[in-house]
Formats: sequence, structure tokens, C-alpha cells
Amino acid sequence: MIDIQDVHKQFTAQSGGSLFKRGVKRTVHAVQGVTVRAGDGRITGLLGANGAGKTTTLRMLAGLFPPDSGHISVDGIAVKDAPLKAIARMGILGDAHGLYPRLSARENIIYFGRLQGMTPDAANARAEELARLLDMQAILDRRADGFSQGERMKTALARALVHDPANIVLDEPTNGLDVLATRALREALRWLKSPEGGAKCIVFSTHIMQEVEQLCDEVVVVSKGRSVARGSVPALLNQAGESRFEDAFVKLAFPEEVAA
Ligand SMILES: Nc1ncnc2c1ncn2[C@@H]1O[C@H](COP(=O)(O)OP(=O)(O)OP(=O)(O)O)[C@@H](O)[C@H]1O
Repeated sequence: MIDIQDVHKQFTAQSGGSLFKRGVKRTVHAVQGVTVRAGDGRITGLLGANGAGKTTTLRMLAGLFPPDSGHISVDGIAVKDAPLKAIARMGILGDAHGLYPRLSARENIIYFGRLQGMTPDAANARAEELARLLDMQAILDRRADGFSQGERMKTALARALVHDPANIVLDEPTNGLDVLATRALREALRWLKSPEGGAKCIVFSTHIMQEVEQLCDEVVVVSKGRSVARGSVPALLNQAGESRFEDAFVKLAFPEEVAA
């Protein structure tokens, strides 16, 4: 279970300037009130336009930097108080997959398993189990350099899941994937949230409506750094009084533009 409560984050960004003149410092309010409660055995989607604050929120969840205010916990463990304990309970697939190119997919997965304290045999058995789940047996013993985008994503996902975490966090996981790879990922996520797959708590960010409609039990609409609506797809359609999800999203995320 992942609980993100009213988190805020601002950055200082330097804009303009030249070789002889310093640029002006500007405050960017990347996240200004995001709340996400993601339960076990459910897929929760953070849906928002470019720059809405989704990645910043997930980076704070992953403990990469702390929020300026607000609270984040994973299975009741506060990320701020016990970051390593909280992070160990998550499998995180970020936007950069960062595989070791000279290692095979299997070696990449086992290496991460070893970092998580697994024995070589246990990590290897898990690599084979995940290769079956993600349909990547054919590439398991190939070196990662030269992998396609989809093959890289599968390997990175298998690596994130090697220690069988109860919580799975994915930042825009279908970016750059073709229709078959997207379908395979969707199937894998559905299985992982099922009781047989371990009833995982799955959180992912996206700007793709279709993905949310097909996968999510719960959607959190993020707009301009704030979570502005939450609920199932039917509940959000109902709340917005729309029959198409795209129309409902625009109405909920950008009410002032719709009213204008
Ligand atoms: N390190 C940083 N320094 C300055 N500004 C930042 C930094 N990280 C993020 N931002 C800004 O914060 C805002 C939110 O960015 P974020 O990457 O969280 O959005 P996003 O919803 O993930 O967008 P996308 O779908 O385009 O990836 C953007 O305006 C971005 O430029």
C-alpha cells in the first residue's frame, strides 16, 4: 500500500543569462498538493498532461529527494524516516532504464537480485520465472546492448521485480513501446495485481487515456502540480458528466480552459 499525502515540491531554475550575465532565478512549483492512496491488489494511475508533476511525485516516492512538505509511506513505513526499508518494499521502473549493456538480461536481473540480498540461485530462479511472465525467454541470455526499446523495458521491469516487492511503481512504462509490447505489459500488470500474481499494489504514471481506461481501478488526475480528482473511470465520467473519458479528463484537469 502506498500513501502519498499532500506533497509539495518546488525547484529553483535558472532561466536565460549569457556568458557574462547571470540568468534570473525562478521558482518552479512542480508539485503543490498531490495525494494518492494506492491499495493492494489494485492498479492506480496518475494521469496528467506533460509537466503536471507526475514524475516529480514518483521520484519523491522513490526517495530520490524529499518533499518540501507532506508525507509519503509504503506499507506504513515513512520514506523520510526509513528510506531503505521503504524502498526495499517497492519495485521501481523509472524513465531511464539504465541496463548494463555488457551483461545479458539474465545477468542484469541476477545482479539486482544480489543487491537486494538474494542468493545467486534464488535470483536465477526468479529471473526465469519473470522471463516466463514477461515473455522474454528468447532474450534472457543475450547481452543488453542492441536490445530494442521493448526488450529493454522488459529487462528493466524484470530487474525491478526480482525481489518480489509488494509495491510496483512505473513512470510512463509504455513510452516508446509498440502495440504488442504494450499489450504484454498490460497483461503482466493485470496478473501481478490478481491474487495469483501476489495482489501487488501498482502505481503508474501516464498521459495516455486509453491506458488508464483499460488498466486502472483508481485514477488520480494530476494537473498543474495538484491532484484534482480521483476515482474509478466510471466515477470520473459521472463526476464530469461526460461519456468520453478524454472529455472528462479535460474538464476535470483544466476546468478554466473548458469554461472559457
Ligand atoms: N529538477 C528540476 N528543476 C527545475 N524544474 C523541474 C525539475 N524537475 C521537474 N521540474 C519542473 O516541474 C514540472 C513538473 O515536472 P514533472 O517531470 O514532474 O512532470 P510530468 O507530469 O512527469 O511531465 P511529463 O509527462 O512531461 O513527463 C515541470 O514544469 C518541470 O519542468
